[in-house]
Amino acid sequence: MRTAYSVQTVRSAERALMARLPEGALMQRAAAGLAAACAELLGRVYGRRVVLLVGSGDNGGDALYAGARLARRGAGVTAVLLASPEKTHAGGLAALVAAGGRPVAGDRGADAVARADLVVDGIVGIGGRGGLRADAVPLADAVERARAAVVAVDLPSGVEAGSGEVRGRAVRADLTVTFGTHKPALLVDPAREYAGSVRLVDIGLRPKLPAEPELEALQHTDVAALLPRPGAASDKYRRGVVGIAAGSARYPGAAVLAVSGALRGGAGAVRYVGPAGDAVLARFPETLVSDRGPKEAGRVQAWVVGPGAGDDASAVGEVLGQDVPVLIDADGLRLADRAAVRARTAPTLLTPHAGEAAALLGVAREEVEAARLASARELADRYGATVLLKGSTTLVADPGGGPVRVNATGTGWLATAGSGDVLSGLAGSLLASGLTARDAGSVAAYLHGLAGRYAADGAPAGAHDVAAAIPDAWRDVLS
Ligand SMILES: NC(=O)C1=CN([C@@H]2O[C@H](COP(=O)(O)OP(=O)(O)OC[C@H]3O[C@@H](n4cnc5c(N)ncnc54)[C@H](O)[C@@H]3O)[C@@H](O)[C@H]2O)[C@@H](O)CC1
Ligand SMILES: Nc1ncnc2c1ncn2[C@@H]1O[C@H](COP(=O)(O)OP(=O)(O)O)[C@@H](O)[C@H]1O
Ligand SMILES: [K+]
Repeated sequence: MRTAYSVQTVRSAERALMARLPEGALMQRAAAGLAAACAELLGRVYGRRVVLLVGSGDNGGDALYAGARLARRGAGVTAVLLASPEKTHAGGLAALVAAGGRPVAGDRGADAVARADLVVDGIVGIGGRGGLRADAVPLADAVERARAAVVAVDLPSGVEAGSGEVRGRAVRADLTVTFGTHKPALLVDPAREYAGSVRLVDIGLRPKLPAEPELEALQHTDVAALLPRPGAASDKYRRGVVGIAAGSARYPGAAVLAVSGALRGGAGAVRYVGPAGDAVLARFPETLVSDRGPKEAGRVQAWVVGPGAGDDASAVGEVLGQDVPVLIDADGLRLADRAAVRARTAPTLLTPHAGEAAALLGVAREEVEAARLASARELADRYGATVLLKGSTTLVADPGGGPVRVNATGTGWLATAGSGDVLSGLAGSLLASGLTARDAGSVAAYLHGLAGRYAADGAPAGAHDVAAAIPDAWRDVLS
């Protein structure tokens, strides 16, 4: 499991650790890891031009000490100081100068950046608020114009560490070297995109961090442990039956795609109710098709309702009244009565994309995209339901707090019509096989993302290709 902690938690863990260590020891660990990553990126250090962008805090201190290490190995190091030398990290500045590095004032920074092989962004780390300040913006512009590789110290400067929001200008890095633990901004878009690839440097913080993180990102082994596996005593009913109430005369394809995901999600049987039974059977003869409403269709262990449902609210109402886990997607989100969702005692999983989440929250889509973490949490609390917010980084939030799951296995190729229907069927199938809403949502997002990669393999793929690739993703996780 990859985890990320809030700024407040990082700060108190650092205080606890620092109390047991000699002055400056943590910063030396950070700087050593940072310098090693820079050296690796440069290939050869001797004779290379390194430019440090140095803010007045400890983030700048890290950059200066790392710069000193690179200067000792023969790099030409220039430190662009955003503050006066008196307000710059004193120990770091002294170390840099002693190693032969050259400090220059901020207004000379752009020229230095233009000639650099490597830029180290130490403007601001977890101490930042809002986008970059006006005096740092020309440097971010120069970095964008330059051909140099860009390494961010702890975080790309200008992103909101705790939320992943980017409220103004921020530095775009090729690599971010972060210390002690990931910060939420390194896992959640839009900030994640600014970070480039991320390397975590161990500074000994882990034992001081609490058990419960802010964010969790499942890895292969975590998903493998959660995947349902049939045993000798299994039969199709014990494996779970998932009910799909989806599709309409206008959108029969949504039903077919939701079923296609559900058939690959671990349930022992898929029951379909709705007006697209013929289309479903033509494609998937193994489906149990019922011509009755969800109430009379027979027992299921979980329902998926909403994909391609159009304006028919009756199935949504019927499903919400049943005491089994329910996944609500697409049109179902608009049709579901909030009070009815809140009143449920069995788990409910809502799977909106940003536009649907925005409509439910009464804000603009752009606001949800800008504040994904806060939006998922807010929606979970308003509905008293688990929320899976789709997008480039998919988030899964339980109501009442606790760690939010973040999934990054996806690919932009998944942004294709109907791929959300496949996801809802897959997640519903995992719900029916007994996973919690949070596990079903995050495991489904993980497999769906991998399946998207297998299906696309560098070229466009349709939603049905994604569904067909789910078994490859499953095998990959178990291998
Ligand atoms: N506390 C610790 O034990 C450790 C901290 N480390 C480093 O220390 C950093 C935190 O240091 P600080 O608490 O000094 O804070 P930062 O250095 O992250 O930020 C504070 C400085 O940034 C400026 N600033 C704030 N918002 C800004 C904005 N929007 N645009 C431009 N400048 C802005 C402030 O004027 C202040 O000088 C971490 O991110 C990490 O890099 C590491 O050395 C590891 C150990
Ligand atoms: N840029 C992206 N990177 C990764 N995954 C994405 C991206 N854009 C969309 N997706 C994923 O693609 C799927 C699209 O679902 P959705 O928006 O509901 O489409 P539809 O309604 O057509 O089925 C979701 O799983 C979402 O997380
Ligand atoms: K930084």
